Amino acid sequence: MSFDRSIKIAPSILSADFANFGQEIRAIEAEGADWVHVDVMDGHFVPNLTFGPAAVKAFRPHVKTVMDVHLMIAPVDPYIDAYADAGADVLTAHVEAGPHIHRTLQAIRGAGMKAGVALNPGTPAEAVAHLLDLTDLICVMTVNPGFGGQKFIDMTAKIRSLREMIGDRPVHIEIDGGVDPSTAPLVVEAGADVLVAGSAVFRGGSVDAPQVYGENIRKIREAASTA
Ligand SMILES: O=C(CO)[C@@H](O)[C@H](O)COP(=O)(O)O
Repeated sequence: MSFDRSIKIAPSILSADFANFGQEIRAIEAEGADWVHVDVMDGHFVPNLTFGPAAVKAFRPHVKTVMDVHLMIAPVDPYIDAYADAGADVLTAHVEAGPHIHRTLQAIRGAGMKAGVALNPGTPAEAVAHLLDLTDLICVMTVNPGFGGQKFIDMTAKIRSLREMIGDRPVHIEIDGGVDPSTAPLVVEAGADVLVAGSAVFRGGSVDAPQVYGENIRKIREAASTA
């Protein structure tokens, strides 16, 4: 997985048909998704439950692009090897999820994955200032994590601070929550390059009408390109 700052659309399969993940993943990739975003929730760090490592491993053969796994779990460290074995390309842990985030990021890289660190809306950019050489991606949450379809919280000032802190390091800024054609230009203009979108991609489509996913992805990409 090489680094580049072009805009990447990463549909969150939290908004896909839960009875049909293989086909859904193949449909979004065929319709222009750059990455596939997988939201892992534990019912403890966030008030919702989704996928364990066995489910993520079952997604892997369907993902031809980048499998971007976002852990909304605590603790993280006991599960890193399981998600490496499941085939995650990027594994992101929350800075709020435990006291030893350096160890977590080192262990993620040590297991052969790109290491991401996520920040809840209430966590300032400075919380990751000391982690910039240990991380490949900073995920800025623009909703409180746990559910798709929530209203975008404006984090553009935080994104700008992060972009300045990152300088010329090869670190992605990913935005997660409430991304759609109206919010995408704001976050891209502030410095984001990876846009996670769940409801704005899957809304109105299905595996029988995958062209709707394509139209939705194109609308987000076009809006982002106006930034
Ligand atoms: O991590 C999360 C929610 O916690 C996200 O990935 C959502 O799945 C994004 O959904 P939309 O806000 O785009 O509907």
